[in-house]
Amino acid sequence: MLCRNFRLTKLHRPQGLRSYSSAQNINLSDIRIVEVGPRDGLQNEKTVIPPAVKIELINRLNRTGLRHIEVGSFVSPKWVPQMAGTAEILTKMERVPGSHYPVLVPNMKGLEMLLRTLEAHPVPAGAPPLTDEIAVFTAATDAFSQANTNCTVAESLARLEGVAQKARDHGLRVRGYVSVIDTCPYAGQVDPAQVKNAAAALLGMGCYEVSLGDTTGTLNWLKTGNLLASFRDALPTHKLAMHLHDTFGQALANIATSVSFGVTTFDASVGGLGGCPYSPGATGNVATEDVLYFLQRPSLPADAPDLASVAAVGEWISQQLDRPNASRTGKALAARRERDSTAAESA
Ligand SMILES: CC(C)(COP(=O)([O-])OP(=O)([O-])OC[C@H]1O[C@@H](n2cnc3c(N)ncnc32)[C@H](O)[C@@H]1OP(=O)([O-])[O-])[C@@H](O)C(=O)NCCC(=O)NCCSC(=O)C[C@@](C)(O)CC(=O)[O-]
Repeated sequence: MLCRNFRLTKLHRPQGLRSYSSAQNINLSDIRIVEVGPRDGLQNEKTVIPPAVKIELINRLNRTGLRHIEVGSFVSPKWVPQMAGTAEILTKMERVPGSHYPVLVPNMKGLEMLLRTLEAHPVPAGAPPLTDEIAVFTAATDAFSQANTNCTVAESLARLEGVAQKARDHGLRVRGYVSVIDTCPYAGQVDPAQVKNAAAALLGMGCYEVSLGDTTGTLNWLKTGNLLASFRDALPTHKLAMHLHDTFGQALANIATSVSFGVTTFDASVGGLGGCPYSPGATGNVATEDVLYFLQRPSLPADAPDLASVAAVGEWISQQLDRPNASRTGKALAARRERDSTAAESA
Protein backbone atom coordinates (compact mmCIF):
# COMPACT_ATOMS: atom_id res chain seq x y z
CA MET A 1 0.00 0.00 0.00
CA LEU A 2 1.10 3.54 -0.57
CA CYS A 3 1.34 5.68 2.49
CA ARG A 4 -1.38 8.27 2.60
CA ASN A 5 0.93 11.22 2.35
CA PHE A 6 3.63 11.02 -0.27
CA ARG A 7 6.71 13.20 -0.03
CA LEU A 8 9.94 13.12 -1.99
CA THR A 9 12.99 13.31 0.20
CA LYS A 10 16.06 15.39 -0.60
CA LEU A 11 17.77 12.24 -1.84
CA HIS A 12 15.17 11.80 -4.55
CA ARG A 13 15.10 15.32 -5.86
CA PRO A 14 15.34 15.62 -9.62
CA GLN A 15 18.78 16.89 -10.53
CA GLY A 16 19.22 20.61 -10.78
CA LEU A 17 16.55 21.43 -8.23
CA ARG A 18 17.97 23.40 -5.38
CA SER A 19 14.77 23.91 -3.48
CA TYR A 20 11.69 21.76 -3.58
CA SER A 21 8.99 23.95 -2.22
CA SER A 22 6.40 22.43 -4.54
CA ALA A 23 6.80 18.97 -3.01
CA GLN A 24 3.74 18.81 -0.81
CA ASN A 25 1.50 16.54 1.16
CA ILE A 26 -1.16 15.09 -1.08
CA ASN A 27 -4.31 13.49 0.16
CA LEU A 28 -4.61 10.49 -2.14
CA SER A 29 -8.39 10.68 -1.83
CA ASP A 30 -8.20 13.79 -3.99
CA ILE A 31 -6.77 11.89 -6.94
CA ARG A 32 -9.04 11.78 -9.95
CA ILE A 33 -8.86 9.45 -12.95
CA VAL A 34 -10.03 10.50 -16.40
CA GLU A 35 -10.82 7.30 -18.27
CA VAL A 36 -9.79 7.73 -21.92
CA GLY A 37 -10.16 4.12 -23.12
CA PRO A 38 -13.24 4.62 -25.34
CA ARG A 39 -11.49 7.48 -27.20
CA ASP A 40 -7.70 7.31 -26.96
CA GLY A 41 -7.86 3.57 -26.46
CA LEU A 42 -9.98 2.73 -29.48
CA GLN A 43 -8.93 5.42 -31.99
CA ASN A 44 -5.90 3.42 -33.11
CA GLU A 45 -7.51 0.00 -33.55
CA LYS A 46 -7.00 -1.49 -36.99
CA THR A 47 -10.37 -3.23 -37.29
CA VAL A 48 -13.71 -1.44 -37.26
CA ILE A 49 -15.30 -1.61 -33.84
CA PRO A 50 -19.10 -1.75 -33.98
CA PRO A 51 -20.81 1.17 -32.18
CA ALA A 52 -22.61 -1.40 -29.98
CA VAL A 53 -19.25 -2.53 -28.54
CA LYS A 54 -18.16 1.06 -27.86
CA ILE A 55 -21.49 1.79 -26.16
CA GLU A 56 -21.26 -1.39 -24.08
CA LEU A 57 -17.71 -0.42 -23.05
CA ILE A 58 -18.90 2.98 -21.81
CA ASN A 59 -21.89 1.44 -20.03
CA ARG A 60 -19.65 -1.07 -18.27
CA LEU A 61 -17.17 1.67 -17.29
CA ASN A 62 -20.09 3.69 -15.88
CA ARG A 63 -20.84 0.82 -13.49
CA THR A 64 -17.29 0.74 -12.07
CA GLY A 65 -17.58 4.12 -10.39
CA LEU A 66 -15.40 5.97 -12.94
CA ARG A 67 -17.01 9.38 -13.23
CA HIS A 68 -15.03 11.04 -16.03
CA ILE A 69 -15.04 9.05 -19.27
CA GLU A 70 -13.87 10.43 -22.62
CA VAL A 71 -16.28 8.82 -25.06
CA GLY A 72 -15.21 9.82 -28.58
CA SER A 73 -14.15 12.51 -31.03
CA PHE A 74 -15.79 14.83 -33.53
CA VAL A 75 -12.75 14.70 -35.82
CA SER A 76 -12.49 13.99 -39.52
CA PRO A 77 -13.35 10.32 -40.21
CA LYS A 78 -10.81 10.46 -43.03
CA TRP A 79 -8.09 11.15 -40.46
CA VAL A 80 -9.30 8.86 -37.66
CA PRO A 81 -11.92 6.42 -38.99
CA GLN A 82 -12.44 4.66 -35.64
CA MET A 83 -14.02 7.80 -34.15
CA ALA A 84 -16.78 8.04 -36.77
CA GLY A 85 -20.15 7.58 -35.09
CA THR A 86 -19.44 9.49 -31.88
CA ALA A 87 -22.81 11.27 -32.23
CA GLU A 88 -24.61 7.91 -32.20
CA ILE A 89 -22.62 6.80 -29.16
CA LEU A 90 -23.50 9.97 -27.24
CA THR A 91 -27.19 9.49 -27.90
CA LYS A 92 -27.32 5.77 -27.03
CA MET A 93 -24.93 5.28 -24.10
CA GLU A 94 -26.12 5.30 -20.49
CA ARG A 95 -25.32 8.43 -18.52
CA VAL A 96 -24.79 8.67 -14.78
CA PRO A 97 -25.90 11.96 -13.17
CA GLY A 98 -22.85 13.98 -12.14
CA SER A 99 -20.51 12.16 -14.51
CA HIS A 100 -18.62 13.90 -17.33
CA TYR A 101 -18.35 12.48 -20.84
CA PRO A 102 -15.96 14.70 -22.82
CA VAL A 103 -15.54 14.40 -26.59
CA LEU A 104 -12.52 15.60 -28.56
CA VAL A 105 -13.13 18.55 -30.88
CA PRO A 106 -10.35 19.77 -33.22
CA ASN A 107 -12.06 22.72 -34.90
CA MET A 108 -15.28 24.70 -35.31
CA LYS A 109 -16.75 22.11 -37.65
CA GLY A 110 -16.39 19.45 -34.94
CA LEU A 111 -17.99 21.71 -32.34
CA GLU A 112 -20.89 22.54 -34.63
CA MET A 113 -21.48 18.84 -35.27
CA LEU A 114 -21.58 18.26 -31.51
CA LEU A 115 -23.92 21.22 -30.91
CA ARG A 116 -26.27 19.95 -33.64
CA THR A 117 -26.31 16.54 -31.94
CA LEU A 118 -27.15 18.13 -28.57
CA GLU A 119 -29.89 20.22 -30.15
CA ALA A 120 -31.42 17.26 -32.00
CA HIS A 121 -31.54 15.15 -28.82
CA PRO A 122 -32.91 17.27 -25.98
CA VAL A 123 -32.96 15.47 -22.66
CA PRO A 124 -35.94 15.55 -20.25
CA ALA A 125 -35.76 18.12 -17.45
CA GLY A 126 -33.53 16.87 -14.65
CA ALA A 127 -31.79 14.23 -16.81
CA PRO A 128 -28.04 14.52 -17.35
CA PRO A 129 -27.00 16.15 -20.63
CA LEU A 130 -25.54 13.98 -23.43
CA THR A 131 -22.27 15.65 -22.53
CA ASP A 132 -21.22 18.81 -20.71
CA GLU A 133 -17.60 18.85 -21.84
CA ILE A 134 -15.32 19.01 -24.87
CA ALA A 135 -11.58 18.46 -25.07
CA VAL A 136 -9.45 20.54 -27.43
CA PHE A 137 -5.94 19.54 -28.34
CA THR A 138 -2.70 21.03 -29.53
CA ALA A 139 0.96 20.00 -29.32
CA ALA A 140 4.30 21.29 -28.12
CA THR A 141 5.85 21.02 -31.60
CA ASP A 142 4.78 22.22 -35.01
CA ALA A 143 5.82 18.90 -36.55
CA PHE A 144 3.41 16.88 -34.38
CA SER A 145 0.66 19.45 -34.74
CA GLN A 146 1.00 19.28 -38.55
CA ALA A 147 0.85 15.48 -38.51
CA ASN A 148 -2.11 15.40 -36.14
CA THR A 149 -4.24 18.35 -37.23
CA ASN A 150 -2.66 19.74 -40.41
CA CYS A 151 -1.62 23.07 -38.89
CA THR A 152 1.14 24.63 -36.76
CA VAL A 153 0.81 25.05 -33.00
CA ALA A 154 0.09 28.78 -33.41
CA GLU A 155 -2.57 28.05 -36.04
CA SER A 156 -4.15 25.37 -33.85
CA LEU A 157 -4.27 27.71 -30.85
CA ALA A 158 -5.84 30.45 -32.94
CA ARG A 159 -8.43 27.94 -34.18
CA LEU A 160 -9.12 26.57 -30.70
CA GLU A 161 -9.64 30.00 -29.16
CA GLY A 162 -12.91 30.43 -31.06
CA VAL A 163 -13.90 26.81 -30.39
CA ALA A 164 -13.35 27.20 -26.63
CA GLN A 165 -15.26 30.49 -26.54
CA LYS A 166 -18.26 29.10 -28.42
CA ALA A 167 -18.29 25.90 -26.35
CA ARG A 168 -18.32 27.89 -23.13
CA ASP A 169 -21.06 30.16 -24.52
CA HIS A 170 -23.11 26.96 -24.90
CA GLY A 171 -22.43 25.93 -21.30
CA LEU A 172 -19.80 23.30 -22.08
CA ARG A 173 -16.68 22.86 -19.98
CA VAL A 174 -13.45 22.81 -21.97
CA ARG A 175 -10.47 20.59 -21.21
CA GLY A 176 -7.18 21.02 -23.08
CA TYR A 177 -4.42 18.66 -24.19
CA VAL A 178 -0.80 19.34 -25.08
CA SER A 179 0.82 16.41 -26.92
CA VAL A 180 4.51 15.45 -27.06
CA ILE A 181 5.60 16.99 -23.78
CA ASP A 182 8.92 15.11 -23.79
CA THR A 183 9.84 13.60 -27.17
CA CYS A 184 8.23 14.29 -30.52
CA PRO A 185 8.33 11.42 -33.05
CA TYR A 186 9.15 13.97 -35.78
CA ALA A 187 11.15 16.72 -34.01
CA GLY A 188 12.96 14.84 -31.23
CA GLN A 189 13.55 16.20 -27.71
CA VAL A 190 11.05 18.90 -26.77
CA ASP A 191 11.95 22.15 -25.02
CA PRO A 192 9.83 22.42 -21.82
CA ALA A 193 9.19 26.09 -22.66
CA GLN A 194 7.17 24.97 -25.70
CA VAL A 195 5.02 22.77 -23.45
CA LYS A 196 4.58 25.57 -20.95
CA ASN A 197 3.60 28.09 -23.64
CA ALA A 198 1.03 25.77 -25.21
CA ALA A 199 -0.47 24.85 -21.81
CA ALA A 200 -0.60 28.52 -20.75
CA ALA A 201 -2.37 29.40 -24.01
CA LEU A 202 -5.00 26.69 -23.42
CA LEU A 203 -5.58 27.86 -19.85
CA GLY A 204 -5.74 31.44 -21.14
CA MET A 205 -8.59 30.55 -23.50
CA GLY A 206 -10.63 29.13 -20.62
CA CYS A 207 -9.70 25.45 -20.36
CA TYR A 208 -10.48 24.44 -16.78
CA GLU A 209 -7.63 21.92 -16.92
CA VAL A 210 -4.78 21.00 -19.27
CA SER A 211 -3.69 17.43 -19.65
CA LEU A 212 0.00 17.07 -20.50
CA GLY A 213 0.47 14.23 -22.99
CA ASP A 214 3.61 12.12 -22.93
CA THR A 215 2.52 10.82 -26.30
CA THR A 216 5.64 8.74 -26.91
CA GLY A 217 5.91 7.56 -23.29
CA THR A 218 9.56 8.58 -23.02
CA LEU A 219 9.39 10.42 -19.70
CA ASN A 220 10.90 8.84 -16.60
CA TRP A 221 10.45 9.92 -12.98
CA LEU A 222 13.43 12.28 -13.06
CA LYS A 223 12.47 13.96 -16.33
CA THR A 224 8.88 14.26 -15.08
CA GLY A 225 10.14 16.02 -11.97
CA ASN A 226 12.36 18.38 -13.91
CA LEU A 227 9.54 19.18 -16.35
CA LEU A 228 7.02 19.93 -13.61
CA ALA A 229 9.63 21.90 -11.67
CA SER A 230 10.20 24.06 -14.74
CA PHE A 231 6.50 25.01 -14.72
CA ARG A 232 6.57 26.18 -11.10
CA ASP A 233 5.33 29.77 -10.82
CA ALA A 234 4.14 29.66 -14.45
CA LEU A 235 1.30 27.11 -14.46
CA PRO A 236 -1.16 26.39 -11.63
CA THR A 237 -0.52 22.76 -10.63
CA HIS A 238 -4.16 22.17 -9.67
CA LYS A 239 -5.12 22.83 -13.30
CA LEU A 240 -2.69 20.25 -14.71
CA ALA A 241 -3.33 16.59 -15.44
CA MET A 242 -0.89 13.99 -16.74
CA HIS A 243 -1.65 11.80 -19.76
CA LEU A 244 1.04 9.16 -19.71
CA HIS A 245 1.51 6.56 -22.40
CA ASP A 246 3.26 3.53 -20.95
CA THR A 247 5.54 2.73 -23.91
CA PHE A 248 8.66 2.36 -21.77
CA GLY A 249 6.84 1.08 -18.67
CA GLN A 250 7.52 4.29 -16.72
CA ALA A 251 4.02 5.68 -16.31
CA LEU A 252 3.44 4.65 -12.67
CA ALA A 253 6.80 6.06 -11.61
CA ASN A 254 5.90 9.27 -13.44
CA ILE A 255 2.56 9.36 -11.63
CA ALA A 256 4.37 9.06 -8.29
CA THR A 257 6.62 11.99 -9.20
CA SER A 258 3.66 14.03 -10.46
CA VAL A 259 1.75 13.41 -7.22
CA SER A 260 4.74 14.72 -5.28
CA PHE A 261 4.47 17.92 -7.31
CA GLY A 262 0.79 18.28 -6.43
CA VAL A 263 -0.75 16.93 -9.63
CA THR A 264 -3.89 15.00 -8.74
CA THR A 265 -5.52 14.16 -12.08
CA PHE A 266 -4.36 11.31 -14.31
CA ASP A 267 -5.67 10.03 -17.60
CA ALA A 268 -5.76 6.27 -17.93
CA SER A 269 -7.14 3.66 -20.27
CA VAL A 270 -8.87 0.46 -19.22
CA GLY A 271 -6.83 -2.60 -20.23
CA GLY A 272 -4.05 -0.21 -21.30
CA LEU A 273 -5.90 0.22 -24.61
CA GLY A 274 -4.54 2.46 -27.26
CA GLY A 275 -1.76 4.33 -28.94
CA CYS A 276 -1.79 7.47 -31.02
CA PRO A 277 -2.36 7.32 -34.79
CA TYR A 278 0.27 10.03 -35.28
CA SER A 279 2.89 8.59 -32.92
CA PRO A 280 4.19 5.42 -34.57
CA GLY A 281 5.10 2.72 -32.04
CA ALA A 282 3.50 4.45 -29.05
CA THR A 283 1.54 2.03 -26.87
CA GLY A 284 -1.57 2.75 -24.87
CA ASN A 285 -2.09 4.95 -21.89
CA VAL A 286 -1.20 3.68 -18.48
CA ALA A 287 -3.84 1.08 -17.63
CA THR A 288 -6.63 2.26 -15.34
CA GLU A 289 -6.38 -0.98 -13.34
CA ASP A 290 -2.66 -0.39 -12.75
CA VAL A 291 -3.28 3.17 -11.55
CA LEU A 292 -6.03 2.03 -9.19
CA TYR A 293 -3.84 -0.72 -7.74
CA PHE A 294 -0.96 1.74 -7.41
CA LEU A 295 -3.14 4.21 -5.52
CA GLN A 296 -5.05 1.79 -3.36
CA ARG A 297 -4.98 2.42 0.33
CA PRO A 298 -6.70 1.11 3.46
CA SER A 299 -9.62 3.54 3.48
CA LEU A 300 -11.00 4.38 0.08
CA PRO A 301 -13.77 6.92 -0.37
CA ALA A 302 -17.12 5.13 -0.82
CA ASP A 303 -17.48 6.45 -4.37
CA ALA A 304 -13.96 5.45 -5.54
CA PRO A 305 -13.81 3.37 -8.73
CA ASP A 306 -13.82 -0.34 -7.96
CA LEU A 307 -10.60 -2.08 -9.05
CA ALA A 308 -12.13 -5.55 -9.55
CA SER A 309 -14.94 -4.12 -11.70
CA VAL A 310 -12.52 -2.07 -13.81
CA ALA A 311 -10.32 -5.16 -14.25
CA ALA A 312 -13.36 -7.14 -15.44
CA VAL A 313 -14.06 -4.44 -18.05
CA GLY A 314 -10.40 -4.61 -19.14
CA GLU A 315 -10.71 -8.37 -19.63
CA TRP A 316 -13.97 -7.98 -21.52
CA ILE A 317 -12.77 -5.30 -23.96
CA SER A 318 -9.48 -7.13 -24.59
CA GLN A 319 -11.49 -10.20 -25.59
CA GLN A 320 -13.79 -8.11 -27.79
CA LEU A 321 -10.79 -6.65 -29.61
CA ASP A 322 -8.98 -9.99 -29.67
CA ARG A 323 -5.86 -8.44 -28.18
CA PRO A 324 -3.83 -9.25 -25.06
CA ASN A 325 -4.80 -7.36 -21.93
CA ALA A 326 -2.04 -4.74 -21.49
CA SER A 327 -2.79 -4.19 -17.80
CA ARG A 328 -0.43 -6.13 -15.54
CA THR A 329 -2.85 -5.70 -12.64
CA GLY A 330 -5.72 -6.84 -14.85
CA LYS A 331 -3.80 -9.96 -15.87
CA ALA A 332 -2.77 -10.72 -12.28
CA LEU A 333 -6.35 -10.39 -11.03
CA ALA A 334 -7.66 -12.58 -13.88
CA ALA A 335 -5.07 -15.27 -13.06
CA ARG A 336 -6.02 -15.10 -9.38
CA ARG A 337 -9.72 -15.43 -10.22
CA GLU A 338 -9.03 -18.45 -12.38
CA ARG A 339 -6.89 -20.09 -9.69
CA ASP A 340 -9.58 -19.46 -7.06
CA SER A 341 -12.33 -20.90 -9.23
CA THR A 342 -10.26 -24.00 -10.05
CA ALA A 343 -9.62 -24.47 -6.33
CA ALA A 344 -13.32 -24.04 -5.57
CA GLU A 345 -14.28 -26.60 -8.25
CA SER A 346 -11.89 -29.22 -6.95
CA ALA A 347 -12.85 -28.66 -3.28
C1 LIG B 1 -8.39 18.84 -37.73
C2 LIG B 1 -8.64 18.17 -39.04
C3 LIG B 1 -10.12 18.04 -39.32
C4 LIG B 1 -8.02 19.04 -40.13
O1 LIG B 1 -7.97 18.33 -41.34
P1 LIG B 1 -7.96 19.11 -42.73
O2 LIG B 1 -7.87 18.08 -43.79
O3 LIG B 1 -6.93 20.18 -42.69
O4 LIG B 1 -9.40 19.77 -42.67
P2 LIG B 1 -10.18 20.66 -43.69
O5 LIG B 1 -10.81 21.76 -42.89
O6 LIG B 1 -9.34 21.00 -44.89
O7 LIG B 1 -11.34 19.65 -44.16
C5 LIG B 1 -11.04 18.50 -44.90
C6 LIG B 1 -12.25 17.55 -44.83
O8 LIG B 1 -12.47 17.14 -43.49
C7 LIG B 1 -13.78 17.54 -43.06
N1 LIG B 1 -13.69 17.95 -41.65
C8 LIG B 1 -13.02 18.99 -41.15
N2 LIG B 1 -13.18 19.02 -39.84
C9 LIG B 1 -13.96 17.98 -39.49
C10 LIG B 1 -14.48 17.51 -38.25
N3 LIG B 1 -14.19 18.10 -37.09
N4 LIG B 1 -15.24 16.41 -38.27
C11 LIG B 1 -15.54 15.78 -39.43
N5 LIG B 1 -15.08 16.19 -40.64
C12 LIG B 1 -14.30 17.28 -40.66
C13 LIG B 1 -14.14 18.68 -44.00
O9 LIG B 1 -15.54 18.82 -44.07
C14 LIG B 1 -13.53 18.21 -45.29
O10 LIG B 1 -14.35 17.18 -45.81
P3 LIG B 1 -14.45 16.92 -47.39
O11 LIG B 1 -14.92 18.22 -47.96
O12 LIG B 1 -13.06 16.54 -47.85
O13 LIG B 1 -15.43 15.78 -47.48
C15 LIG B 1 -7.99 16.77 -39.11
O14 LIG B 1 -6.61 16.93 -39.08
C16 LIG B 1 -8.40 15.89 -37.97
O15 LIG B 1 -9.55 15.50 -37.85
N6 LIG B 1 -7.46 15.56 -37.07
C17 LIG B 1 -7.77 14.78 -35.90
C18 LIG B 1 -6.62 13.95 -35.54
C19 LIG B 1 -6.94 13.16 -34.31
O16 LIG B 1 -8.07 12.93 -33.96
N7 LIG B 1 -5.87 12.68 -33.65
C20 LIG B 1 -5.99 11.88 -32.50
C21 LIG B 1 -6.47 12.66 -31.31
S1 LIG B 1 -5.20 13.62 -30.52
C22 LIG B 1 -4.38 12.48 -29.56
O17 LIG B 1 -4.63 11.30 -29.63
C23 LIG B 1 -3.38 12.97 -28.56
C24 LIG B 1 -3.95 13.00 -27.13
C25 LIG B 1 -5.09 14.00 -27.01
O18 LIG B 1 -4.50 11.73 -26.77
C26 LIG B 1 -2.85 13.37 -26.14
C27 LIG B 1 -1.55 12.60 -26.35
O19 LIG B 1 -1.51 11.38 -26.12
O20 LIG B 1 -0.61 13.24 -26.78
